[in-house]
Amino acid sequence: MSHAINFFVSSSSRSPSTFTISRPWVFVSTGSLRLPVKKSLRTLVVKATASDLDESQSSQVLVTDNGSGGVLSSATQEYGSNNVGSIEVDTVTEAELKENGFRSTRRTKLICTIGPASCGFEQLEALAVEGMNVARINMCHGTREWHRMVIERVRRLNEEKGFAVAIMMDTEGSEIHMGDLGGASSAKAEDGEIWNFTVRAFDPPLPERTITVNYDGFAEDVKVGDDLLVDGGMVRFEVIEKIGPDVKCLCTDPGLLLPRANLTFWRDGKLVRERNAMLPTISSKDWLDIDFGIAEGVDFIAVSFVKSAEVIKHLKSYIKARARDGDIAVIAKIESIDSLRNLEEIIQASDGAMVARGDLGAQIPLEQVPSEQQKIVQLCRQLNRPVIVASQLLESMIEYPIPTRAEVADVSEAVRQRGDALMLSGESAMGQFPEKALTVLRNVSLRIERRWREQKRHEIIELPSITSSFSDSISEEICNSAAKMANNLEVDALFVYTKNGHMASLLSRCRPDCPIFAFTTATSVRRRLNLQWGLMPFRLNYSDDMESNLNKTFSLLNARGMIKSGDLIIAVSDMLQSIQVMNVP
Ligand SMILES: Nc1ncnc2c1ncn2[C@@H]1O[C@H](COP(=O)(O)OP(=O)(O)OP(=O)(O)O)[C@@H](O)[C@H]1O
Ligand SMILES: CC(=O)C(=O)O
Ligand SMILES: [K+]
Ligand SMILES: [Mg+2]
Repeated sequence: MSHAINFFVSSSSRSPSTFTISRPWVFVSTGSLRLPVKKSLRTLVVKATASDLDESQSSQVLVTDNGSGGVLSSATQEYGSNNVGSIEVDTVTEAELKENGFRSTRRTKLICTIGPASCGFEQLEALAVEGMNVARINMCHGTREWHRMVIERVRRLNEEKGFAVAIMMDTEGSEIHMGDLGGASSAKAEDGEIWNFTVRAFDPPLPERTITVNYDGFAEDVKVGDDLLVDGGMVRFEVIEKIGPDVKCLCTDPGLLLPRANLTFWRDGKLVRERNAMLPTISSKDWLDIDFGIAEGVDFIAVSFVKSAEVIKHLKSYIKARARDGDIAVIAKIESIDSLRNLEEIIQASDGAMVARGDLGAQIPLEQVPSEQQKIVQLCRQLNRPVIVASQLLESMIEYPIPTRAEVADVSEAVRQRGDALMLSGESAMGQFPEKALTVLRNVSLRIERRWREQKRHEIIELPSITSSFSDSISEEICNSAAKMANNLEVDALFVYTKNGHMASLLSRCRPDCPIFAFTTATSVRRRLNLQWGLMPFRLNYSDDMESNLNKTFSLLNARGMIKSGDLIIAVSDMLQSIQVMNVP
């Protein structure tokens, strides 16, 4: 049985679109409702229709705002219901669907930073099995050859083993940081020691107690008496003397120095933003890395230390002109005071954002980080941009096989905020327990999501309209309504047929109770949708004919045991503006 609500739109500037829907989803008009939309000439006509499962052939009248009707013509029927073709879904999703039924699949997405502890093919496979949706490579570390090897391995894993792990490249950015410690994995700074921070270049090994600094203006910008903080205070020094390019510093808080650790300096309790505030967000080295990312076909580029929306816009147009299919998503990393100042326009300009709590916590008081996180997560949701919560989620698991209770509480809070994705950094890049850390993220996510279902706690939040064009508004309204219906009717899944992924993200934005099966024709769109909350991306060839698409999908999913007869679903698509409610035949 099926029911549908169709939205037919006409305007003086547009000819009515036509399509056919035939058995078993025959729509017989039961009434119509006129909604004036804004103060324009355009009027949305909503026709509520109910199905009639008799053998009659399709017939439908298109109602327009001036009352003139048009008979729908036949759409091309690319796929018959017998033509099952194939559907691509990753092995993890498939197994999850089969084992747990689809209501209990994980909604929160998981990202792992890949480093020496996780770059082996088997290690990557273990992470993929454990639920890694996106692999992140950080261009701060390692060589391009090393990153290329990781990308190749992930792609091979996807091809050979049926995963759909996306790749995110993270730029180095040109904020001040230390060099690579002459190849050492770490160095210990003790209380009272004098270290030399210098902009001079050395061939390894470095002289004892020497730290190279990437920023040429460093020695000029700092003043005697300044505090120099490594990684936001993990190690602290005081500047005691400046000699040409060398800055002598006294260690006042001892600790472990890690390669390329971030450096900030503070004067009278305030972060110093001198000429370093003028450093370009994307350095010349970053541009080369970006060219590398485009050539390798990464799915996301995360931009470090974004200050304004302009840099995001610039990068997006650069990618558009160069990327093969122009579809690398740009993620703005929110990790500086400047990015907080221009938050809304930065998020608006980008395809997603990351709450990069590591560096953010080195620029603003730590106690302010949680509220900024909440604000960013909320804003991204409102503006319909995926958001990642990153850094120190399970920091202690770099060394220990279980997390602290406080870390579990922090992860829980990020899941509760319904951020799209959680990210591991050092835990998976160089920690001792990458897989165990990922398991913790997965279990905590599943646990909280299950509680929502048990308590039938719908996510009710007022989502402002985000669209400027009329046809986008219709998509948005359809998705909002479909998600609400899905909650109220307790359906098993939402199906969305979307070529560019937009309708899928609009549904994800509503954070419905049931999972969202997103069917898309492009592999690259499918991988990108992997970052978004609640979306289960499938790749499927489909036509403009929704009936045949649904038939095809049902038989393919059914054949693989991913749905069963009687399951209740709601389907929407960006080809036919309708909401259909039906049981799987
Ligand atoms: N490709 C790599 N090669 C070697 N070590 C790596 C690599 N990627 C990450 N690491 C290690 O893992 C740690 C955490 O990784 P992460 O990506 O969070 O970097 P980060 O240096 O803290 O900076 P960012 O602010 O860019 O995230 C790093 O400090 C580094 O020691
Ligand atoms: C992820 C990152 O860049 C940070 O937390 O600083
Ligand atoms: K980075
Ligand atoms: Mg950072």
